[in-house]
Amino acid sequence: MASSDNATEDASVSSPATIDLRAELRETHVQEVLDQLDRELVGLAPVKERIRQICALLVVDRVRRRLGFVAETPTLHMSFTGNPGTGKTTVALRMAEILHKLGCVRKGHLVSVTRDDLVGQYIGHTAPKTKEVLKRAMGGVLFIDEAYYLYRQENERDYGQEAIEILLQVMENQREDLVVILAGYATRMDQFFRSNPGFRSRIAHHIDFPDYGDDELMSIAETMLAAQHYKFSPEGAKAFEAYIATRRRQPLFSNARSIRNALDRARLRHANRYFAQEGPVLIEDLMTIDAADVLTSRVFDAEASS
Ligand SMILES: Nc1ncnc2c1ncn2[C@@H]1O[C@H](COP(=O)(O)OP(=O)(O)OP(=O)(O)O)[C@@H](O)[C@H]1O
Repeated sequence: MASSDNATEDASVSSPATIDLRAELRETHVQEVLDQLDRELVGLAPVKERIRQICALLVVDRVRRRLGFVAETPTLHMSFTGNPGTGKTTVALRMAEILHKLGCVRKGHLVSVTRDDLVGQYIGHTAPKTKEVLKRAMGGVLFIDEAYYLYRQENERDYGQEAIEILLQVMENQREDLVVILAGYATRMDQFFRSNPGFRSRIAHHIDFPDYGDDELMSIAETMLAAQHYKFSPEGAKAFEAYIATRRRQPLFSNARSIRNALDRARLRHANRYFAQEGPVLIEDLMTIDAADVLTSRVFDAEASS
């Protein structure tokens, strides 16, 4: 009895009774990455909130490990579900940085792959391909886009199965040095996890990326333009709002990616419009995307002819 009292006293003398978690966060510089994520990605409030929650868990884990309360490496593999262009790759890049700053991985780089990078066409080709990718990704994050293509239910002999087995093994045995993020459409990912429970059980965090609303896509467009020192004229902005409403009803719409592509084409038309014009060009005009640069898009032709 007396000796256990002494042990408690000794512990209180040798270790501080409180920990400043905010100071801990500051020390890792993770807050800077979170701020950058906030700046570079418009909207995505639920995703940003989940990332903050994961950071809180990892900071606490880090402290607890230092204090000797946890010994084993936590599982950090994740799944990012959502439609194309909803920011999954961008968030994965920042996540790799965060994991590095928190000491969860050695290097913090991101290796982004699809089935073709992992699975060979012929017998004996898959294992070396998968292992080569894993070697490149070690110390960082392996991002597997449209991960469900690895598994082909209709073909038992599909080489994808070989890649899956190697991945599962590495996700279990080398999780102190590699974090895997599986990404893709939510429904297909669900099916994939149902057919491959080994994957589901190794995933610690699921994050869902919602589609952007029209207003968010407009803000994304303005942010992307501002980053390149362009802006919309008031008519240009109206035209782009119409573009968004039209484009999102058409096939292969991919959220922010479609916006980036549309702006690239608008800049091309803008440049050519001024080239076609005689005489000097106002600097202000060189920075301004007008209705003419947007309304000449083929997206509106399709609408008119349908
Ligand atoms: N919320 C956002 N704010 C600003 N830009 C964004 C946002 N979401 C995505 N983007 C931009 O859109 C493009 C596509 O994003 P990203 O590649 O991260 O999406 P994804 O979900 O991985 O889609 P995909 O699978 O098609 O690559 C990138 O250029 C990214 O910077």
